[in-house]
Amino acid sequence: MNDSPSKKRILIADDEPLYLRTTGQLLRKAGYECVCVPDGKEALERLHKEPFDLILSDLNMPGNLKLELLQQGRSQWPHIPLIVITGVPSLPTAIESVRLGIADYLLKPVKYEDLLASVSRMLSQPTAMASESIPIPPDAEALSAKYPEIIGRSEPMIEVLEVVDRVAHTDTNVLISGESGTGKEVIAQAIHRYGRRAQQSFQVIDCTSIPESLFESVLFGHAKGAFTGATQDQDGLLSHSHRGTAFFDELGELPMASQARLLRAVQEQAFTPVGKSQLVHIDTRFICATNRDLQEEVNAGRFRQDLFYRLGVIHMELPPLRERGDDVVLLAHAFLDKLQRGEARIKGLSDEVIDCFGRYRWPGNIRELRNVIERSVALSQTETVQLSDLPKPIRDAEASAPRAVSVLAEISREEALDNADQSYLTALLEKHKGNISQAAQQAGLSRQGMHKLLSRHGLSADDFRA
Ligand SMILES: Nc1ncnc2c1ncn2[C@@H]1O[C@H](COP(=O)(O)OP(=O)(O)OP(=O)(O)O)[C@@H](O)[C@H]1O
Repeated sequence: MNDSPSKKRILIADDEPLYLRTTGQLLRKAGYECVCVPDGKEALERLHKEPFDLILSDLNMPGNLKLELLQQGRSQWPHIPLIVITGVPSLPTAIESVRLGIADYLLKPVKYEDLLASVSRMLSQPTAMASESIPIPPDAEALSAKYPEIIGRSEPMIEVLEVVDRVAHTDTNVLISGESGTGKEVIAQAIHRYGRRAQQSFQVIDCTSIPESLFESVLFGHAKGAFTGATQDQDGLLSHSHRGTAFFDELGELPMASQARLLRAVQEQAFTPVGKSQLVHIDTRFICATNRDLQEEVNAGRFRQDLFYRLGVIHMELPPLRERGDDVVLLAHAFLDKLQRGEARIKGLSDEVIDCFGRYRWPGNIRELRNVIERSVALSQTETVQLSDLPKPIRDAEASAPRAVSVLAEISREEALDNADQSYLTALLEKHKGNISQAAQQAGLSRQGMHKLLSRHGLSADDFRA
């Protein structure tokens, strides 16, 4: 080991003595000079006195319980990258860390290879200029203007935009959950497009479309002759995401065996193609979407907790359309404009339609609204969309639910759940134009199960076919 002046200096702050000692030893062995301190206060004192190239900080330790080290560290020494290591991940601290421009966010227990990889990545990046310090969050108007493709001014959507704005310029992995059609892919694309990987690829990987037996080959690629039918070397989808973003759609559908393989690739930023022995290294940001409650899947033993934490460093929940207030009207107008391509024969929505849209529960969310507007553009004879231009289930919602909440309170739980199920199935069949296989797939049912459910509700797929 040499103590030459060019050695990079790392300040490590952690209140777990064993962790502090072993991390220091490991990084010294790797050729870094380390200063180890047990709390945030001492870390700040050392920062005032000595130069450092990197800070490695625990979250929950004395002197940082209100993120003092993170905040002061970033504002006073913005040129020193800061890696956060925590045993207790939480959304508010993760978001605050990202907002402060934290370089990386690792979860304990950290594998030493991961730590070394992260440290060497941070130290090889060009030093940030002091002027690149903490970004000032724009206000709601400015946010809407900055992300014009994400339509929505409701409070929950402004909160979503704030998170997008904070995470876009980082490399943090993001998990987006929400019901089907709430715009998870739209949000993922925005995070990519406004980040520093924007010029590189946004690789969509639909977890439902990859058979389990082909997962490795599709994701990591394969060598010629690796298995029957492998007639030539083939790159996998992850290779295409190098320097860019990999977007895993429907992550919750991934079988356990595939989850283990994905975890390795995410942790190590490397994988081995099937039939080859050489590791392929990637520099990829992972954004994932799911319409399942992944925490529940973890509790039920169907989803790996370590993968959930790895991919969900920032976990965003998209609100369903029925909780976005007047956004439904904003979106409807935007779709009217878009779908008429400048012709603008139809100028708006009648008051009855606006009322009805406000009461309907939109089980298919924005995708369903878009379909409804598309249908209205085709059918409407007047300058404003009328109730008669809307599909039956939506009109029925208007007739039967003048005040949904009070009506609900009058009926039994079974009846309420039954009604909700019926609306859902109706919307599903409407969306898939009566195609039972597609509707069953989306609902997570077998064809047979879907048939049974439809006959119990007196619905027939034929009524929805064009
Ligand atoms: N905030 C928004 N502003 C404008 N259009 C939106 C918005 N959110 C979603 N959309 C549109 O709604 C449709 C569905 O969006 P998207 O595919 O992103 O939803 P999703 O949640 O990923 O759906 P799924 O769970 O079925 O994959 C798309 O046509 C998309 O362009």
